[in-house]
Amino acid sequence: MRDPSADMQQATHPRLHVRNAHDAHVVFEAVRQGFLRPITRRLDEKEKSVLIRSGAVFVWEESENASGLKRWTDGRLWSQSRMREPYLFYDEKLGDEPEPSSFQTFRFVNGPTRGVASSSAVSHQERSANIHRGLVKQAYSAWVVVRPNTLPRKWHIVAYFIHQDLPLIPTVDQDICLRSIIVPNGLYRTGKARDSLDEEPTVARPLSRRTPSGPTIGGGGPMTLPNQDCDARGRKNAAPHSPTLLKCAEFLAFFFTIPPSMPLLKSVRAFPFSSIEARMPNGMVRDVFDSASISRLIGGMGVGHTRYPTAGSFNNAEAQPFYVNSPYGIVFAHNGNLINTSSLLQYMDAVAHRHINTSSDSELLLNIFANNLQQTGKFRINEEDIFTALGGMMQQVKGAYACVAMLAGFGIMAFRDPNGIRPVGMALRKSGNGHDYLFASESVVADAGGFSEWRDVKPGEAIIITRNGVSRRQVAPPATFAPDMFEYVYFARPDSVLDGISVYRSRMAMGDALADQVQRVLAENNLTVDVVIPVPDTSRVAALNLAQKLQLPYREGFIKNRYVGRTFIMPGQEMRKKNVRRKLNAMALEFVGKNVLIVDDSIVRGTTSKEIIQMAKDVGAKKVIVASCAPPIRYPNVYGIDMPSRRELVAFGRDTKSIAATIGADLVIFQSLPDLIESVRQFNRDITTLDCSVFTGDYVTGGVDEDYLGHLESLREDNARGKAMGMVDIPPANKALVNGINHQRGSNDVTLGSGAPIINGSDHTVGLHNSYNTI
Ligand SMILES: O=P(O)(O)OC[C@H]1O[C@H](OP(=O)(O)OP(=O)(O)O)[C@H](O)[C@@H]1O
Ligand SMILES: NC(=O)CC[C@H](N)C(=O)O
Repeated sequence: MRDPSADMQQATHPRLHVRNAHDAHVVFEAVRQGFLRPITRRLDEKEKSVLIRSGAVFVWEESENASGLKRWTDGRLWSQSRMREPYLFYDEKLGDEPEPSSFQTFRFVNGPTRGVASSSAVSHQERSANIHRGLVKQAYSAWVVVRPNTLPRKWHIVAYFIHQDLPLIPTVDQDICLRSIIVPNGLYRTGKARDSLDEEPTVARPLSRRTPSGPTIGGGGPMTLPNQDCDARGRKNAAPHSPTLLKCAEFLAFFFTIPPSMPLLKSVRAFPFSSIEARMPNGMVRDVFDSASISRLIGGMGVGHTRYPTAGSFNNAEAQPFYVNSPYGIVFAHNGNLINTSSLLQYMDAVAHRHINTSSDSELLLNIFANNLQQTGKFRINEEDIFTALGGMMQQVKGAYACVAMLAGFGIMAFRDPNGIRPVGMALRKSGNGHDYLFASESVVADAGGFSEWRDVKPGEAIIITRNGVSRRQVAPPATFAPDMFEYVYFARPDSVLDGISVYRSRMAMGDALADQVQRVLAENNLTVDVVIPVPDTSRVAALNLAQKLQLPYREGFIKNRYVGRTFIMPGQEMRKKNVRRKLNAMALEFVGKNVLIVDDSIVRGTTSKEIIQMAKDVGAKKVIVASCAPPIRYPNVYGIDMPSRRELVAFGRDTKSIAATIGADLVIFQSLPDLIESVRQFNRDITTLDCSVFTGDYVTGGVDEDYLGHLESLREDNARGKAMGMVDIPPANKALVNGINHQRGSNDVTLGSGAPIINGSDHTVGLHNSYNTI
């Protein structure tokens, strides 16, 4: 038999004292966020008799549709309304009380009599000649701006109470859920409460003679909830900016100020209202975030990440930020690469008893941190506990990691490995009486978001931002500071300043230094060049300086297709090769009959040089000389740049002559390492070391030996990755890899393998770069 109570509506809140407009807005916001339910159809007689009682609160949307609610009906008889800002009050007619005359006398009081913030209901009580014994109804309405180009909706709140009961009814502050709700400024605009209630046809009948059940009007449906596009201070909501800023960087975390009127959450337990919203599909930032998808990302803090996989697979399950629910709820984004993952996995298994579900080193790193935090055993933690957990983590973990994290209801943080290999910094901007904060992998993000006072996180340092302010701590013992040289050569945006060094200026200096080298080698080889041509985009800055210094014409002989991204970071040699051709077009006029000097920032696998040299020759270049701003790259990068296999490097086991022959150049000229280092260091002498391991084979963290490199190659060279991506046939024997973890790891510490199968419904095509990559 069908349970008749199954379809019964419930009060939006069973017991709540709404004191003022703010309280009403908090309840509206809880409804909007889906934590409380609105009333969507007219109350039937049973609902009226059960639900209308002291403390009950109802939210409903006014609608002209037949299925919606036009006005509020509770079947009771009410006095005329009294306005006690911002609510209208109605006393229930008990049948034995005269209607108060319009010459009513009021009791004047010196101030609120309750030990809580002033309340319209208390004021109503104090201004009435007699304390009303029966039920009192209060009503308020507000317009809700749903989204641009849509009509505002009118939301109503109706609350019932009995004066005697009022002091016992919890307020919004006393409600464990509602007290953490943040109401975006300007989202709710006061409407006239009178409209829909006063028009209600009140039938004069005594309480004891209620009408029998009538037909229910309308079936109703879930209330359409508006989007929030303002943050707590009335600016645009924080989260929608993040995709724009993410286009500039690897990761970011932001923390926007929240009005002091909101209670500070001292506990970091994840209340229902500090729930974490996520959007993490595969693809370009501009494609995966449309306005609809980001409008539900609300709140004052968040973490974003654009993944460039350097460990594990391209599985959707490895998309960042990662989340663990215990302790407290942590969201985590990582740039870099760990090198002792094997022993860390054993530790997770045998000691921490935490399951790592993917082959991502970042998931592992997060769990090490979470486990350390868990060990505090505390119900509430503070900054000290976090510093301790991070300090412990830095002892356990080896490799490169620049990270941002968010603790639900608590704040955001950033930290950097003890060698500071990968970059991360912090910026702020003024906001009312406080500041908004941002952590990002590159300073350009701060510029784009209107933040200033960029400050790099120091190696081994952790910074935590909460509503209490900013706390910093050196959590790891001092180690050699060695930022990755490749950030300056290729990776970072030229308009970023990393560790006090302008990437743009360093690239200019690389061009200057390379000019001297070119002049010398050309003379040695009895060669002259007619024109300098950059390989867009990265090398342009250096090439222009080189041309100016050598007083040679500079021509943009290759035009870049702006819809094809960076080829070097594409996964798979076929994809990279195809896209070089798609990306660059040689203009014959600039090449024909000339000795051209093509300047590139680096030659890694030689994919680009090989293709463009052929293109230059195809359009009639006489001689093609290639100059590289970086020395020959002969060693893998194990710190977060995806060149894990020596065999794939064109300079591995080759001298300059043989490199030239392999890529088809008449001559290749490389920058010397001392010149490259000087090009960067001259802008910040405090940096004594740069990680140049790809040129030298010296790895600043230690722990990288021949065994490690050999194993890394077997896991992550293109062929192995191709298998993981379904691009290469996997021998049946190897298909036994389960759970995203590569069980073939040996006892050596290695970067997590990519031999993982594609799980969790991830794409077999990698949408990381652009739509061309699947063609
Ligand atoms: O020798 P390779 O393995 O080809 O790698 C080096 C090339 O890759 C990069 O270009 P990319 O297309 O990634 O980006 P860019 O537009 O920033 O120069 C880099 O600028 C070199 O041209
Ligand atoms: N740099 C990144 O975007 C992510 C690095 C991390 N090692 C991963 O492969 O997920």
